[in-house]
Amino acid sequence: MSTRKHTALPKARILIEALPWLTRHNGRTVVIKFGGNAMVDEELKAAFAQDVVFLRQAGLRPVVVHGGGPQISAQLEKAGLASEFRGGLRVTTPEMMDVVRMVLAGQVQRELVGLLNQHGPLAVGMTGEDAHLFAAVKRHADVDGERVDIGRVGEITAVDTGAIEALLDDGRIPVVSSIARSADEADEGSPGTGVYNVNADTAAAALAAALGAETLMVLTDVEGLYADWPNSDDVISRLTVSELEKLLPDLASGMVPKMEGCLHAVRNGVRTARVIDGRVQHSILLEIFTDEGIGTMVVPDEGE
Ligand SMILES: Nc1ncnc2c1ncn2[C@@H]1O[C@H](COP(=O)(O)OP(=O)(O)O)[C@@H](O)[C@H]1O
Ligand SMILES: CC(=O)N[C@@H](CCC(=O)OP(=O)(O)O)C(=O)O
Repeated sequence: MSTRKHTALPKARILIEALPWLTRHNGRTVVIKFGGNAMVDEELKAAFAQDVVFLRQAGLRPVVVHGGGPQISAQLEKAGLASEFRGGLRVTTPEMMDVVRMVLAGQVQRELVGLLNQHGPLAVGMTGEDAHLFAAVKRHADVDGERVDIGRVGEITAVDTGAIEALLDDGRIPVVSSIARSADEADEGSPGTGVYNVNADTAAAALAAALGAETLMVLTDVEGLYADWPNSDDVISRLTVSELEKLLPDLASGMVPKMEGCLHAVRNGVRTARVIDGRVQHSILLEIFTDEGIGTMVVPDEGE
């Protein structure tokens, strides 16, 4: 004989709460940026993979763009190369670019693809070099109003979504590393210099805009955008693009590419951009399928 406590009703309520969200999001594209800081915990990584597969099985079209900043820094250190960031971007020499590419495409992307594919033949990895996904030109850092040369760091100038759309139409989950092929004429025919290191938040935002995604979701290691960081932990739950534009000049470096990316995405047709806590297990499902959501949501201005 076995007995059971009456826990069925709360479970059913959770499923019922998800129903309108399942209907609303059906067939919609969601771009999810998974940051390197959220990837240090094995359980979190496994829960992340479950959530993404859940979205796919629930009828959404998830696309993963991943970072790997801490993993790149660790590998550079092993190679005796010190990491330096200017304006939140890694100063990337051609020698370092090889390491960046090896870590993102050869390690981090492979691991995520492996985790997702534990649930079936779903994930396909690619970098922005594949099928001309991302083209970029050299980007300079802005440090106190000064233009600083930071080496092989790129700014995306064109996105060709053809391969991603084909994978999504085939029911696959694209997993994209934030590397771009160079569109600079000076790089034509010079092997080894034809790629750029792109900040992963920026790459995810550019891809979400080009795909006309419904949602850009940026996972990070804080609850969302704090109103008065680091003095208080009040999270801004919702703000319009105009409100965000006013806040941007006062933001500290880690949040700048994320919030600039959210702004770019929503200004370019993405319906909502959200920054959520990647340290919370199943944060993606909580954000998408529950009424309250978690984290910070950026929405278009009223009437748009
Ligand atoms: N207003 C803010 N709200 C939240 N976090 C902030 C804010 N300003 C700066 N930060 C910092 O930004 C960090 C997130 O950026 P980053 O470390 O680059 O994350 P990731 O590795 O996920 O891309 C937070 O851990 C926090 O230290
Ligand atoms: C130009 C630049 O800074 N590129 C980043 C790319 C990886 C990244 O953005 O990773 P996270 O999302 O984990 O920070 C870097 O080299 O660290």
